[in-house]
Amino acid sequence: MAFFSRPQSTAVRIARPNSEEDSPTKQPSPRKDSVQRQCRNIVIHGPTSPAPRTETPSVAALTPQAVNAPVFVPKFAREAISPPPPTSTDTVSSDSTLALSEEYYANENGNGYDKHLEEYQEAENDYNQQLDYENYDYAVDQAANAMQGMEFFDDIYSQSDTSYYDEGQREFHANPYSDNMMETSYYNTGPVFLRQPLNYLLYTPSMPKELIRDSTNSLFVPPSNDLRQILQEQSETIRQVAPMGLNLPEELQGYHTLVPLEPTLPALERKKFGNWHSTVYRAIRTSDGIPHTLRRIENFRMTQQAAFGPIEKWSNIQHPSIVPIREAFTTRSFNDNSLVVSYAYYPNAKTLYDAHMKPKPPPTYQQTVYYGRHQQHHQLQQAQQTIPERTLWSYIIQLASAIKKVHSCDLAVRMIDVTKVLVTGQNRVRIGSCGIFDVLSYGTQQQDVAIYQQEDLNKLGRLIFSLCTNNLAGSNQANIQKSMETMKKFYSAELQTVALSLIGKAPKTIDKLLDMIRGRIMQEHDEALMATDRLEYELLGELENARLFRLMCKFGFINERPEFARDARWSETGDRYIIKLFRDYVFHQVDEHGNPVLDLSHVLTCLNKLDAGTDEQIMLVARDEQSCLVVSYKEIKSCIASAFDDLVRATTAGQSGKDVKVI
Ligand SMILES: Nc1ncnc2c1ncn2[C@@H]1O[C@H](COP(=O)(O)OP(=O)(O)OP(=O)(O)O)[C@@H](O)[C@H]1O
Repeated sequence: MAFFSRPQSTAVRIARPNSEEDSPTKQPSPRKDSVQRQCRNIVIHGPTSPAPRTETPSVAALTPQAVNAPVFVPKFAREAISPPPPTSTDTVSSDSTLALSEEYYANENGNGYDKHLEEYQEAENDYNQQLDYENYDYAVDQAANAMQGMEFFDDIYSQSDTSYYDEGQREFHANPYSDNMMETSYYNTGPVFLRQPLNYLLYTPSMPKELIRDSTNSLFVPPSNDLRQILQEQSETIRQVAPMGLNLPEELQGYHTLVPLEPTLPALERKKFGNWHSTVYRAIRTSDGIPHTLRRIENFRMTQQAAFGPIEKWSNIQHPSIVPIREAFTTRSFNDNSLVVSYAYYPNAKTLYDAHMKPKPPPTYQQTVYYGRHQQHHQLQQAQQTIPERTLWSYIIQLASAIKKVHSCDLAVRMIDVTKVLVTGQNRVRIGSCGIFDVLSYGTQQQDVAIYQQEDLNKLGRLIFSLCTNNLAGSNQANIQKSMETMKKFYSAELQTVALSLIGKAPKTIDKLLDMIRGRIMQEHDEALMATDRLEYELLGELENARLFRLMCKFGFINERPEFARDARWSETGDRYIIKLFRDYVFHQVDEHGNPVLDLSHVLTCLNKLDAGTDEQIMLVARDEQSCLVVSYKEIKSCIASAFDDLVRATTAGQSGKDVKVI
């Protein structure tokens, strides 16, 4: 290993030296010869465990001298390429080295060490470590701490006695993208703890599977693949534009690109919103470029500005189950007097009615044939159309929580209906169109808000009946008997009691309802926390993408620029030559037959190591296979950074001294 752990890069000539070697007329060896020697750009180490780091040397810029370092004797290069078996001299200084070589040895010999002995040693080590901490003497160990760096820092940090650290130290957050990250010594006052950051750019640590609820069972988060598809479909929806010829205004009080969210129906078939016709559009807000939902109330003439008062109250309400209101305005852009209220937009949201109750189109011929053959499957499909009780409880809890919020603001929802509650994600519901009734009825004779609040609870009861019975009029007096029978068949007595108590005449309050369903609320709370864990887990998988993409861009900016073609620094004797070779190493791997190797995991591993600037060294082989360089990722990173900086300085903005932010 000695050869590879040398800090300086070294040019190594692979071919056996002979008298003709330096002849300028020498041609590169034909490919068929390459089986005789090390093939170009193969991985020389394989996965290596990074050596324990005891100090952080500063990044050494690769000098031309280093590139032109002395010629090496070929057989060394060959030996160094495969990891050597441990020798007695390897197994010395630290416990960790010992453990590593023991493990290696165990694997090599096949029979391994006595497991019990190993376990005993581990337990002994743990115990000793614990004793060390208990008898910890800060002053004596300070120097050692600086040497041990990260491990010590983490261990001591997790101890209950935190008096060594002030809050400022705890809250320090380093920028992992900073090029100086590896050099950072965190604290400049008080006791110096050299915290050596993990090379966490190298990997995305995964959460233990046991902590993540089985993805198919998660109440709020669909399985990974579905989630990805759902999000992609949402992006696609946002970018869809309206068909031509709808005669929509091009600009509407700071919104543009209107798209109707419902089909245009003949006047007679249109349902009314109270006494008015209404249409819902998606539109982009010019000031922030974000899509919003605009509900337009047609032919509504507003007589007093004060009618917008309730909108202001509503816009202050923030609740996860209420669609937030942005603003409201009147307009004549539709060639009438319209009231428009702007809400948050949830791509591909469906109303509860559309999601659960809307009659499905009759099966196609193929489906009939298929289901005829698969009768059981067909029955299963029908059974699945009944909303699961767990989902219903979730809806009830989310809506009850929203009602509680609204009532506590001295308002009433007045919009609890299967056609106005939106399903915006898996089992996630939000009440839409809030506040409009308050504007529409402003100035007319109003009932006491307490009466509207009673109505809210009554409407919630009716909504539960509708969903349980798949019938909009499920809670009507005439249907109630039949509805109860249906509910008994599919749902628990608890759910029936809640629904009945809500549609009953006895006075009720939202607090009473919440008391009744307390046990279910606790379950829901746990589900919500699990959903957060799942989403965090999903996020981890995507976290690295942006970083690697930025790195690829940086790479793309500097590689193969025609203006560098005649630049000596990029020539074979220049210090930038390693960037070229590294590009070959990452992307142009060939196997021992000279065939291309397209290995994405190799690319990702290399880029991650490059981004982290590790000390690991690799051998870069020239295209003519006549020479090679041994360099660390740290050196390559520094070289790329400096080439990129030069490029930035050469931009017009850079030349005029402006701050250029590229990546
Ligand atoms: N905030 C929103 N985000 C995304 N889509 C929404 C939003 N509000 C409404 N929609 C969608 O707009 C469409 C029309 O809404 P609307 O309230 O008119 O429903 P509807 O089913 O047509 O009701 P009605 O039968 O009373 O007309 C629905 O498909 C609904 O999903």
